[in-house]
Amino acid sequence: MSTERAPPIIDFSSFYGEDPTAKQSLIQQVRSACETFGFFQIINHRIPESLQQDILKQSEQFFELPLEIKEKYNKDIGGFNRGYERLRAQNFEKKAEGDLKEGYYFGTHLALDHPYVVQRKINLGPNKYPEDVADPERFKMTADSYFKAVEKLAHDILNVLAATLGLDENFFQDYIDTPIAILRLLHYPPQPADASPDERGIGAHTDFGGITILLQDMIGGLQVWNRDNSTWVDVKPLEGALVVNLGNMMMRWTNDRYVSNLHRVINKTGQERYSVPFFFSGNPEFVVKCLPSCEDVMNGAKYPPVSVEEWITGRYADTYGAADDKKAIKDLSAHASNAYA
Ligand SMILES: O=C(O)CCC(=O)C(=O)O
Ligand SMILES: [Fe+2]
Repeated sequence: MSTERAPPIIDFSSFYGEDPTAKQSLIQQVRSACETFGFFQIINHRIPESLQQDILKQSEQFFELPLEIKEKYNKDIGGFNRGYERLRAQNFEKKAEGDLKEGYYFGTHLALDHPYVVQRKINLGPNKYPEDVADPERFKMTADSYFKAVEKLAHDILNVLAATLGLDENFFQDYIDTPIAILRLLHYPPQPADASPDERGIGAHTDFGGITILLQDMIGGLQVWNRDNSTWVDVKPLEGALVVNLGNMMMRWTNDRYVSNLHRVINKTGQERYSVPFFFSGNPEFVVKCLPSCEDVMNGAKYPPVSVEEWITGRYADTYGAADDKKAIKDLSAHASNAYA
């Protein structure tokens, strides 16, 4: 049983350094975080703070636009899951009203004649960029640079995860090629003082891909479930840090050894909150099959192999994973009456 009260803050600099002892310590810290919270924060990664600030600033400029302008970029227009998602469009906990946030989706940018686009692989296609922001060129450049930087960081984190699982450092080579990956700009308006206790910025859910790397501003409101004492704990904003968490695909891949944990956002601060999650799900044709180091000695693998595309398509069909998460939420409530306090 873990005695940790919050996801750890892990210094990533030793990944880029030459000290093998420090690298081993990093691997150990990441392994332990994956087995307990399935969440950690990293500092001293290679995404410059200036780029983090720029993407948050551009995001703010987009969301300030009038609704009818934002709707021009609605992700229901043109396909590929790119563009604007209006306020309350998602409803993870199936409350009376949807989640109090709006978003803008980018992904791996592929031309219309790319074979994966021709084959209609889920979420793969061209990006959509707004023309109505103050500086559209700058907006596009910032979104593209951040996407590239966070994708590279995902590769580095997967490299460390391979080490935590006793796998070859190139294990994820085919997985990371031409990946299904989504970058979301998110805006959470403050919830009014007299808001219903049911109000959520984003209701409790688990992410369904491989890994998520989240940039959050300094406002706060993100919480993760502590499975040991059945309470919600804050994932406190830390300047320059990025939050990393594992998705359902990684939990399945590791035969449930690593945790894909419930989390939610409630913005009671009275201020606008912005965050930028990046969801890395991997190459659509890659087959996710129980890792050799995770097979149970007696019972082998719990789950049959599944391709990334099948998995992601299935999770979307469960309405953003709501079916499984509903059950997890019910289990949580049975453990703790204050689960949603
Ligand atoms: O905005 C956040 O802090 C969390 C967002 C999140 O969990 C998600 O988009 O899946
Ligand atoms: Fe999430």
